[in-house]
Amino acid sequence: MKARELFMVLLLATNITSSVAFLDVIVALISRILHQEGDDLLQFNPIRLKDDLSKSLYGQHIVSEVVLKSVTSFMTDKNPNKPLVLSFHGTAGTGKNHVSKIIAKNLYKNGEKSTHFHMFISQYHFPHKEYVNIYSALLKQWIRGNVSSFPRSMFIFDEMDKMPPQLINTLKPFLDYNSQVDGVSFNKAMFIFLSNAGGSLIVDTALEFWKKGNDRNDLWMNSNDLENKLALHVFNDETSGFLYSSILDHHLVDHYVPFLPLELKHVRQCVKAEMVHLNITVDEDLADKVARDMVFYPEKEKVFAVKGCKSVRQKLVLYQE
Ligand SMILES: Nc1ncnc2c1ncn2[C@@H]1O[C@H](COP(=O)(O)OP(=O)(O)OP(=O)(O)O)[C@@H](O)[C@H]1O
Repeated sequence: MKARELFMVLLLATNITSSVAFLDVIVALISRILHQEGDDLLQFNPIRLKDDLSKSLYGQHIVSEVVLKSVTSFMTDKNPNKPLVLSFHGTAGTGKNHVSKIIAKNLYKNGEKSTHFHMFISQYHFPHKEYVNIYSALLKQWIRGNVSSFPRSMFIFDEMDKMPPQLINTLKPFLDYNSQVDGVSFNKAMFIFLSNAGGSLIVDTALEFWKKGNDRNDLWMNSNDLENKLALHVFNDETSGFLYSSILDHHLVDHYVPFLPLELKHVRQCVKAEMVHLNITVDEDLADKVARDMVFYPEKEKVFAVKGCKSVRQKLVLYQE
């Protein structure tokens, strides 16, 4: 059984009891079951991560650079002084989940299927606002239990902007410098937040760059103060759970990573990757046709794919004989 299924069992248990002590026992039991499956941590190899990023991530030179440097420095440090905390931002289908899985593949033998890879999707795992206290208690126990059994655990929070601020604040003690919660150190754990928050700011910056005729590859974290603006934008967004959380005030996020909107040539690369995946002979003309069939914006310039590389496989199968 996978970690996320066991977490769902735990959520169900909250319907039966609201006793945190009892839930603690269940978490401890579940952690034991999970960790019986063994340690599948790989010997970290930065060359392999670099290779994976350059071969299977398209149009995201900023992401490649930041992820490679930050993950390498973190994984090769025997005594990190804080957990690695990355916040991925960008519009749909630009590769946020994809990159999390590439990192997992480089950390664990079983990649995203490893029992040490924990993925939470806000609206799926924490759907009811009225249960936020219980979710908070569970999440705390879950993170503490798993990191105490396996320090190099990885936690991904998808739709982070839709997470209630109280739940985001639950994470705070785990993200800090030399944090210890009930005697457990979190310095070797990795936390990655995924969200569409700040997506419009990234698109506006990329579009402005494009309109000036600049090369996309010259756009960096510090171009137009992109990373700082992104952090401010994300935490001032009225619709985002980040707004009322105290993670920003405490500077606990190591990097705000902008995922640029994808252009036609990147979508074409995604179609070709899907052809390989589906065991279809790679056909440049067909890849071009499928990519052009996606919707692009803005209305006039049609530079960026609305859904990025999402649904590319579904489009491709429509063209098959
Ligand atoms: N930059 C990219 N390079 C290569 N493949 C990509 C890229 N972006 C997306 N893809 C492909 O598209 C699929 C969907 O992308 P992914 O789930 O990573 O998007 P996302 O940014 O997490 O979107 P959302 O915000 O909607 O969750 C991936 O599984 C991957 O196959």
